[in-house]
Amino acid sequence: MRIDPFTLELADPLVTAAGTIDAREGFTVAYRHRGQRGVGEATPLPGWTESLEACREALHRAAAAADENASDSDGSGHGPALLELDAAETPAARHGFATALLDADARADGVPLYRWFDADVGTVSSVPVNATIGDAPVEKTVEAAEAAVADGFEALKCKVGARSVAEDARRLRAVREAVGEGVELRADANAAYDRETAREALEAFASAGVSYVEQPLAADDLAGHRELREMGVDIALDESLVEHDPQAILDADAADVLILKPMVLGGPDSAHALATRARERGIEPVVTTTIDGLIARTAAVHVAAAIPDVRACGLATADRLAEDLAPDPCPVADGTIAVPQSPGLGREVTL
Ligand SMILES: O=C(O)CCC(=O)c1ccccc1C(=O)O
Ligand SMILES: [Mg+2]
Repeated sequence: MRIDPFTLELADPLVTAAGTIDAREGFTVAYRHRGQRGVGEATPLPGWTESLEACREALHRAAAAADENASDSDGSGHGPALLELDAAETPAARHGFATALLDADARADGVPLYRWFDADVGTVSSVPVNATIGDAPVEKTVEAAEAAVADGFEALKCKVGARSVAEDARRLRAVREAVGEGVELRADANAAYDRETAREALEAFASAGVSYVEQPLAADDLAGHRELREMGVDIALDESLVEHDPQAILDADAADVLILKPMVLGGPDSAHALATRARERGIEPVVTTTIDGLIARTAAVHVAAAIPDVRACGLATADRLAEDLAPDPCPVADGTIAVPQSPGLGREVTL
């Protein structure tokens, strides 16, 4: 297993109620499996995953396990290596290695990764995406929304919760006025509110026609989110998936929508499995990056493409990066992101 560190600066930092993301650090992973060289990316995000240091240690532990077992009967140490990587403890590290394995498997089988997940989806050439609009004063928010709609986005996600509810409501109403009724408007509070403030926010945001609010309350407050579902605006859970295991979230009846971040869930395979289970429960999955490099972003695109008729996903995040690991195989146009059709993650995705 080859593990190489990288740092990617953001050209356009993402300002949220929980802080600003201005750089991403992680590791690329390359691994030979079934005669193919698969690639992966482990890009931990403090607060969401393990630390960079814990990620590094876990990947090197997995690499040692792979080497020790390389002469196993199946000629591969991937099983023992994967067992070293716990999806809850070190999700980014598991994501890195699991992606490399999945890429190699799908390349060996000669299918794009999304069809390796689910051949029944047929050919999916693109998936719808939302524009991600960070916290900013009302004028800048409207400017960003207008630019996104001019670029063809039909769904906008605005960060809220860094300001008062009244101010955020003014931002969202101004966006609605500027873009008209035909655009889906979402808000992401990144756990900024207490229960009372959340009720005020939902009431105020409803007047801007917000379709759902992502994580209004603290990650551990499943009961609070469940109560908020009566307010007429859908509730999406995101940070709660960091605090609770997926089954607890599905059982809590606390969400209309689940935000699935493969980097946070321990891999594209975990994210795809959870999307399927959520759908079975009538909960809509939405796949997003954690502002990752192109390998993880492309893997997330494949996860989204494997979900039939997926709602707009948070995958249009390449533009925020000042630099990337390689040229982007998933261009965004007209509110959709292209899905690579060559085997694995895509012909272009190599290290
Ligand atoms: O969903 C999107 O539009 C982009 C992804 C995004 O907002 C995000 C990116 C990094 C960390 C957290 C989040 C989030 O959804 O809260
Ligand atoms: Mg979110």
